[in-house]
Amino acid sequence: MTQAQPTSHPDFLRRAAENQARLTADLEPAYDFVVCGAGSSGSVVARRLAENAAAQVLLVEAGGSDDDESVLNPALWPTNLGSERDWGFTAEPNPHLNGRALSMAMGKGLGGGSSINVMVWARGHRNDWEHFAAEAGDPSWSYQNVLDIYRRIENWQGAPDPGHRGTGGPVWVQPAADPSPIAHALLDAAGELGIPTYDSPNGAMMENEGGAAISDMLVRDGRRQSLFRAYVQPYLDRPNLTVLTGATVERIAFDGNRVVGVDLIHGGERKRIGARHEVVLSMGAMQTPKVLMHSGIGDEAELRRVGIPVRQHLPGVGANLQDHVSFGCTWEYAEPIAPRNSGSEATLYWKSRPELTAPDLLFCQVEFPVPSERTASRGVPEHGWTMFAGLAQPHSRGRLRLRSDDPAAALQIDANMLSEPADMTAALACVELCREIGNAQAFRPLVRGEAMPGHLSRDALKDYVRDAAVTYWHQTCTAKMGRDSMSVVDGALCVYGIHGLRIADGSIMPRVTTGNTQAPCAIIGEQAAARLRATHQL
Ligand SMILES: Cc1cc2nc3c(=O)[nH]c(=O)nc-3n(C[C@H](O)[C@H](O)[C@H](O)COP(=O)(O)OP(=O)(O)OC[C@H]3O[C@@H](n4cnc5c(N)ncnc54)[C@H](O)[C@@H]3O)c2cc1C
Repeated sequence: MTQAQPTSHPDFLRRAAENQARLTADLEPAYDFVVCGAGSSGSVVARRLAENAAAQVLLVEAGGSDDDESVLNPALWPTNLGSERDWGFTAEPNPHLNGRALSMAMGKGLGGGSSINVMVWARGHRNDWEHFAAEAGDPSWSYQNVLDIYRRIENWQGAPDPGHRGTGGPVWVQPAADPSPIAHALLDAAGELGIPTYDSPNGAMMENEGGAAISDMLVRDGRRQSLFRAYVQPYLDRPNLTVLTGATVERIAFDGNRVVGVDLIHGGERKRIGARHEVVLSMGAMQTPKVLMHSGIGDEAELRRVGIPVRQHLPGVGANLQDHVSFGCTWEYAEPIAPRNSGSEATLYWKSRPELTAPDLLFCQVEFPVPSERTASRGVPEHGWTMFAGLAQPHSRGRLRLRSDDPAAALQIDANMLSEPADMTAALACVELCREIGNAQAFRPLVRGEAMPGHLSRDALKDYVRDAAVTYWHQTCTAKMGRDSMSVVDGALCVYGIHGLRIADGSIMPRVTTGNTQAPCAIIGEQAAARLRATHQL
């Protein structure tokens, strides 16, 4: 038997490019499955469907190629913010953030968020998955089942932990290689405060009250391994998987309440592409509800307001918007320390109140200063590090609305962060804990001192929190899975009241997971694919 050729081999790359050029030059009028969005979840769905050679799969992506140094070099991720690889969403001015309108970047192009993100791999807490299972009324979303999926999909490179980790899957996961001394200092500081430390954040640490660890990363040999690269790239030479870039889905096409395809814009032309079995929406938590609403699926009053005929009244479409809100606290280095890897190599999860049994706070260390546009005026050191100190389980909920029936019009995004008083209470505890950690003995040899916020009165600290708040870029939950009237999909990710339509991306989360969101989005993709394969006997 001959060994399969590595997918980075020039012969494979040439064959894959020629295959895709042929398939996209000659698009079929219809495919068995049309997957919309080649991001974290859509990449997984398309690959799993295409594993069956009899299934004809089209993966549609609005953005372009991921073959660029800004994607592949882990240190360059910030250069993608505001670029053509970012949708460049902006939220409405928020009175709870001193009137600030937050920038809410999301990835555009092959890999979606997984091609521009910070590459941290974080599975979510046991309680998150138990909550998903309870909301869906479906035990296949339970922690034990999800843990089995994680073990199956990972190719784990760290200390063996067979109860939690697997080594035979497509997703290369490794602890940050040779982390900065500032990352080790975070673990030592956690120890000083009595917060437990772990070999990895993705095992026992997320079954209990939290802890600190060096981050797990999707980086291999110093290069980003996006979920597109992990799942789809090895299949680009297959005749049954077509990956169409530069194609923006505008609406879903129907015959009654059965989905028969999608309407998209490609090469400046409007086209309809048919779906013989199903359409899967994986366009992320902003664009999936947007396309649903333009297709007449959403809250009927909202749709009527902008003149869209109602096909299915689902008031949950665009509601329940969640995100982790973060407040940067910054220290000045004693001597400059160059960032390593993605510049974020250590993570800490803890509780805002001792009686909690699971973490509600999420801290990612960033090895360079990251002020908000407002706190930038407070004196940012030239060389320093910032703790992205955030709320892992916020109570505030936002909402997306259409401005008009024109698919080209921008969404109205009411992110509504800190609108619930409980979130301000947790935010104050979060910043206070962050200052205790950053001012701990372990950091003293490495830092000159705290740059911001410093010691402030309670009212001044509230004001700091409102000025410092930024997105963690974990926008989710806008088409939630569940069984109540605000749910959009059931446990099999089928859209209520519509035939032949599923959603597989961060929008289906009933609540945002405790941690960074790309790994849970991979699970959502795996769950969707498993249901599709069972339904269509693939
Ligand atoms: C700057 C940044 C840093 C982050 N850091 C981390 C991190 O370190 N770790 C982590 O776990 N998570 C991180 N995240 C979050 C994570 O990347 C996202 O939660 C995750 O990628 C969401 O997956 P998704 O499948 O829901 O959507 P996405 O990955 O956003 O994919 C959606 C895809 O659909 C495409 N699309 C959208 N609309 C259309 C349309 N109309 N037609 C066709 N295609 C369309 C998009 O271009 C995109 O490629 C970060 C995100 C950002 C932006």
